[in-house]
Amino acid sequence: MWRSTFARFALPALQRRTSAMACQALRACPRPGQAAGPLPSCLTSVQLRGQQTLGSASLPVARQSVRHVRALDEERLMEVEWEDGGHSLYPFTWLRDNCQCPLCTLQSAQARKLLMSDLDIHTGVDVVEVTNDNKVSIVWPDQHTSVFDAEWLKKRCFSPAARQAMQEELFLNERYYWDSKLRIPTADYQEVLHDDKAALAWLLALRRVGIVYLRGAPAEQGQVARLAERIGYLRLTFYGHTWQVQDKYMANNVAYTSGRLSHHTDYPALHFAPGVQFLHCINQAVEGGESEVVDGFHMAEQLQREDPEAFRTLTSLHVDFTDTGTDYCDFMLQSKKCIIDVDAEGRLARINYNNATRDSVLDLPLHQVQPFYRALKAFVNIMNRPENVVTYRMEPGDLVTFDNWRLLHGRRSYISRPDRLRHLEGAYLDWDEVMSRLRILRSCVHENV
Ligand SMILES: C[N+](C)(C)CCCC(=O)O
Ligand SMILES: O=C(O)CCC(=O)C(=O)O
Ligand SMILES: [Fe+2]
Ligand SMILES: [Zn+2]
Repeated sequence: MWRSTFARFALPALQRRTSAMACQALRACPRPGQAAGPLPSCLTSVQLRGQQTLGSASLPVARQSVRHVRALDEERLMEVEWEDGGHSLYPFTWLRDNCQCPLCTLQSAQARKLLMSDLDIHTGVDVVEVTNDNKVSIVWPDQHTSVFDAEWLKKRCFSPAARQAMQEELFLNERYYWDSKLRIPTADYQEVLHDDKAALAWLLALRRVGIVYLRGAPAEQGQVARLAERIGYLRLTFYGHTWQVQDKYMANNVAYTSGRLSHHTDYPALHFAPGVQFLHCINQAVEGGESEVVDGFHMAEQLQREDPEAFRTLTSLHVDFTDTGTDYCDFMLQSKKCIIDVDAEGRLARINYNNATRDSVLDLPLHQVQPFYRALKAFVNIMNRPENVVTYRMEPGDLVTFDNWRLLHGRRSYISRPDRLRHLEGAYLDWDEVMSRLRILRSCVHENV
């Protein structure tokens, strides 16, 4: 539905209608102070309906007025003094580079027209002043003039605190870690499809908690695709646009059997594994088939604390993954991944682990083989502790959405009957598209403050 031309154009208006309410709801829960903390009580019972209280939708900054500006010519910095007494510094080069005038910016695309070859990275300034409408105006030595909005400048302040706040607003990297006591955030499928407030709360919880359960979907194929269109588009893989999890003859994947699946992330055989996974239950088995999830980042943090050597091993050794077969088309994949990926700042970024597709090719020197197995075993043992595992049983019409870069999921073996064959439909998305929709939904909330 969101793909139709009409719906695309209608979207902003539609979002505006619900946004004031959403904003109120988002205010109800204080912003958490740390990445890895216990779930605040307002999050454990995320009923995205009614008086949902999800935290931190990055509230608009208080309006800021400029008291004074001056050029520090020696340092080639412009100093802004704010009404509240605070100060911000902006390099001349950065200011010239980011001139917002129509010559320097293609306003219809909000993109820079100014070429690097035309940027003088040693520029001085002629005049800096505060305008009557509280903007900052700069006249450059060639008499080109730039005018900067106060709030625009404030958000781009280079102080560590301002930079951190801006990055959190853009990427929402704060996470709530959880264990078996998690009550999985739950929302209504139809509300998420039709109500922007519900959609925003869904995506915020998906980002922070890593898993959101949706109830009330029709128990028929096509729902994961519909939900993906709510965001933008889904991620095609060799298993198809969407894929059917069923016990299949000559299965091309262990997921397509009735066997037990140990905790895994999907598709480590792809170097860029899908960020988000949807699974929709169309039919459940007569016996077994329960789902299990663990918070992979929380597990990795526990491993780092309890067994730093194993953590070092899993964050440094590259393991081969492989996947060969035919589905959407024929495939012969190979990848090399650390089972635990950390980013440049040492923060947990991704878990890559599916024991079924871990290759028999193990590109390690002999003496590292046994330490590798020891480290992996330590990680798996932590994941299997009952206090870390959340178990649930999907019923027809239930749809689970989760962070495939963070959670590991599993399934208990099951027994189907010919008249009641277990059937889930799945789809993948990537975080870029999900975060894009999240930011749009949130910005519409702000427009209506
Ligand atoms: C087959 N499918 C798409 C359900 C799961 C693939 C996950 C994997 O093999 O890593
Ligand atoms: O059958 C299930 O419950 C989960 C299947 C699964 O993990 C998968 O398809 O990747
Ligand atoms: Fe899976
Ligand atoms: Zn300009």
